[in-house]
Amino acid sequence: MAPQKHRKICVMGSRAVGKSTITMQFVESHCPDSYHPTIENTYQKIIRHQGQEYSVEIIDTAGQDEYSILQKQYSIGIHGYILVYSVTSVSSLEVIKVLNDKILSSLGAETIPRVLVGNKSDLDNERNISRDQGTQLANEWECAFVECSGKNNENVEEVFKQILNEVNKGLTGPDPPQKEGCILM
Ligand SMILES: Nc1nc2c(ncn2[C@@H]2O[C@H](COP(=O)(O)OP(=O)(O)OP(=O)(O)O)[C@@H](O)[C@H]2O)c(=O)[nH]1
Repeated sequence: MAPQKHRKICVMGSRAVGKSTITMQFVESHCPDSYHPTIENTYQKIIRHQGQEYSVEIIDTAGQDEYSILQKQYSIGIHGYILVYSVTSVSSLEVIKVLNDKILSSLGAETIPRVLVGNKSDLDNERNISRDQGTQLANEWECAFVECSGKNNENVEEVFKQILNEVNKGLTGPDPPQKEGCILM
């Protein structure tokens, strides 16, 4: 069997869009009992995807706004980003656009593995961002797009499958060996 691959994924977006809910649904198959703003939580899950075993490390970050500074630990050693907005909140999508720019500029890259996620798809009556708007933005960014409901556990697994696919697309050839030790900056 092919050796296990490690993937470090960062979940980002503005406050209360459902980052923790999506992450906990995926890792622990339940959602938080009540809303507690996150400072930072790291989760680990072993999954099989397309015949390969992955050890997925997921960093659930604190809610960001347009003015938040992108912390170094969210730009170094991250394989891919799950960028979450709420389909009910136009401002949460605006934050994602700013965040996307910050990530790309901090990495000095034109592209990086990302999945754009429109969460709270169950709140159809409160929807302010159409599926088409999300699809269009993801096409522009050349990244994957998923709408999901963390609360109802709809399409949550798809978010994580898509980020693994996006990371794999960006990695040609075998993964570099994983070394212990420090990184010189
Ligand atoms: N209706 C609905 N509510 C959701 C969904 N996902 C999360 N929520 C609710 O939205 C609120 C915020 O959810 P969290 O998962 O804590 O959001 P977060 O983005 O991690 O929040 P911060 O830690 O403040 O950044 C909670 O009350 C959740 O129950 C969803 O898919 N549908």
